[in-house]
Amino acid sequence: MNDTNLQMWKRAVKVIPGGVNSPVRSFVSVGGTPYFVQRAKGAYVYDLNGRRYIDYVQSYGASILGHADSRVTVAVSRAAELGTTYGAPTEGEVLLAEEVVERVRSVEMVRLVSSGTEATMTALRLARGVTGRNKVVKFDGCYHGHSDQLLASAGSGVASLGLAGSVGVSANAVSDTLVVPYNQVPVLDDETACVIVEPVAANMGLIPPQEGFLSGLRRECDRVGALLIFDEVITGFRVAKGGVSDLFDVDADLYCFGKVMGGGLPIGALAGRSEIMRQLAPTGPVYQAGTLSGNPVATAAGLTVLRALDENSYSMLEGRSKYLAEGLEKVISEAGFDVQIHRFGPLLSIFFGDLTVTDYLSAKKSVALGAYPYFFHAMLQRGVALAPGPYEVMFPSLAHSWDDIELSVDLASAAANQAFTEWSDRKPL
Ligand SMILES: Cc1ncc(COP(=O)(O)O)c(C=O)c1O
Ligand SMILES: NCC(=O)CCC(=O)O
Repeated sequence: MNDTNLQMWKRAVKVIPGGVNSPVRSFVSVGGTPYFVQRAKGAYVYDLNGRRYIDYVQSYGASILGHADSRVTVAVSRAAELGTTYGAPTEGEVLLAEEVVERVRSVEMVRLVSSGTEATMTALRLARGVTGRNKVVKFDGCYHGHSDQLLASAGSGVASLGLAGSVGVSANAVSDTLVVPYNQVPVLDDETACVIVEPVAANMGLIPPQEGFLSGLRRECDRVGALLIFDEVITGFRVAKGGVSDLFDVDADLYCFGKVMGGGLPIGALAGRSEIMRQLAPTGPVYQAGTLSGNPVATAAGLTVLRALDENSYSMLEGRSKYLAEGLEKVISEAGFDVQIHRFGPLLSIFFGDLTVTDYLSAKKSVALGAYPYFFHAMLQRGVALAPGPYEVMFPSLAHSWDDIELSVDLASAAANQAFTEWSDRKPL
């Protein structure tokens, strides 16, 4: 068989650990081997065999306009022509920071970095520097990138691979990290530097905050003088123009962004009030740096995306995502599964089983039913790409037309029937 995906996979595993440059891309938790992307446009990716998939991975949320949007590719080419990196400040960095300040109501200053991981890592250092305290509180199943101190009970690939954390992280690195259940407001003490939270959790499937959770965190942080950090690497500029603060009327002290605001190029950002942000070097004593920080090609892409997003974009995404969520829930349950589709705006995820999922413990119980890998493969066979892990969310983009969404639901109907039979028989994957 002339399977170029498989041939590439065989070459990949020889020279790249596990054949992938980020573990979530591997098929370890669903079985089988990955397709290799040759190109992508709009709602679709095309693999090396020339097969087209309706793509709900969308670079794990980095693309909101869809793949290779022409406005973005033009901006990227123009920026690249002028030089790809300088090591000196640029207008693009100022413009992008101004866009973020303008959108997020309690943000006055922005420091650009190159990934979400760098943003959260720096946020913790800054919170410790500002408060003079060490303890960090994170929530079970939330993922904040792969810095040592946050690799405890993390979601995403750490969860899919069934790991508690990571080998290679010293006990000291996580000794100040306290892990508590999502959707419960912890009682803090005056040694707490900060609480970091995904305000809408999207790395243990999609779990929205329950009524009072975010405002409760705000109150508890204020009570003990700790900083509240919203990790909006997934939700930022995706769920609403100004992120979750627009929707819950709760402000954080620091925000972490990434994905959408880089338009598909490497970016991250740390943002907050000036009194806190000024504590970063060179104005303050908290050091942070980066050769490629504020990269001109990434800022050009990010600016183009943010400027392309208006109220209409969010209502379009909402309408299509609602239809998709309701359609998926209907056809998957008609196939025989107990299933709940969780949705928050344009983010959605599939929880099999009838358990109410509100935190990592309940999410794990749903995943343990083992249905997701069957549904994933049945969808992939039909040309619909979901993430190859049960803890990841789906990312419908602005490029997903009504036809794409309707076709996805139709294909999901047949896929769910196949998956139900195979899952009931526990067919080896
Ligand atoms: C909520 C959240 N925070 C942080 C990160 C880390 O971002 P990056 O992969 O860009 O380092 C991710 C995703 O990777 C994420 O989903
Ligand atoms: N929801 C998981 C991610 O966004 C992470 C992507 C990656 O680690 O490649």
